Amino acid sequence: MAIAITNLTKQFNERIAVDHLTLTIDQGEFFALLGQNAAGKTTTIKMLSCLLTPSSGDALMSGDSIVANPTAVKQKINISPQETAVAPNLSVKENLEFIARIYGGNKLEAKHKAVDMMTKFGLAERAQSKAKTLSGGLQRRLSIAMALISDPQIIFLDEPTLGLDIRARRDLWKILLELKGKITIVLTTHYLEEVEALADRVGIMHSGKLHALGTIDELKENTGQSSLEDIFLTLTEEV
Ligand SMILES: Nc1ncnc2c1ncn2[C@@H]1O[C@H](COP(=O)(O)OP(=O)(O)OP(=O)(O)O)[C@@H](O)[C@H]1O
Repeated sequence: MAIAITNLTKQFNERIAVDHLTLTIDQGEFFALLGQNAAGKTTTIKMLSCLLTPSSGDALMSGDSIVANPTAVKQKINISPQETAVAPNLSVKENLEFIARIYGGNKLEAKHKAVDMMTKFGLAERAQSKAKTLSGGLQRRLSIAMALISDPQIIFLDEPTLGLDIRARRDLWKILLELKGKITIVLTTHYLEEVEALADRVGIMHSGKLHALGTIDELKENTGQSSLEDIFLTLTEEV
């Protein structure tokens, strides 16, 4: 089991953003977390990646607790956050080498890792370009390459294709499909076709709670709906 979440809760003053979330995600699974705006997806990801402390509850990431042992957790995971994490004035190569060095690589190792990532992510031609001069799609690719350069066991992708055009989105899907099965991936997105194309399993959050969980086929069967969009609308209807 890669992720075991138990009663994870985050309260901001009066507002409960994540409400006793319990969920397990398998090793190598591609898991999509869906939900309307303010459902609690980003807050969940921030707690799981130790950027936010839970109000209560816990999660084990490959066996280590985000509450008791965040230092160990941080070595196993990485995140490509919603707000892009690239340093705009560093080149593509420098951004990658910088992160590789932070994770303990020496200069030569960092160089090799950066070259490897640039090749895998189709960024080699832009190695010397400042990150701010890249298109949105390439910046997002760089952000994901930076998250992967530490060889995490688990990666969180918060709306990785937000604002990308159709081609850039499809290009990114190809990269994500190549990662499938090799690493545990937790993705949040508002694009349901992205979920159909990529995810093994889907969790639908609403008001901080998990309203549904399963494969797309299971959700179709359980709700009697034939499209993921109809499933989503049914499960997030205000009661
Ligand atoms: N730092 C904060 N302080 C106060 N409230 C917060 C904070 N961060 C999030 N919230 C609130 O928690 C709730 C859940 O927010 P969250 O960003 O997790 O939702 P989301 O599902 O990721 O939404 P979106 O799809 O819009 O990104 C929202 O009501 C939000 O306003």
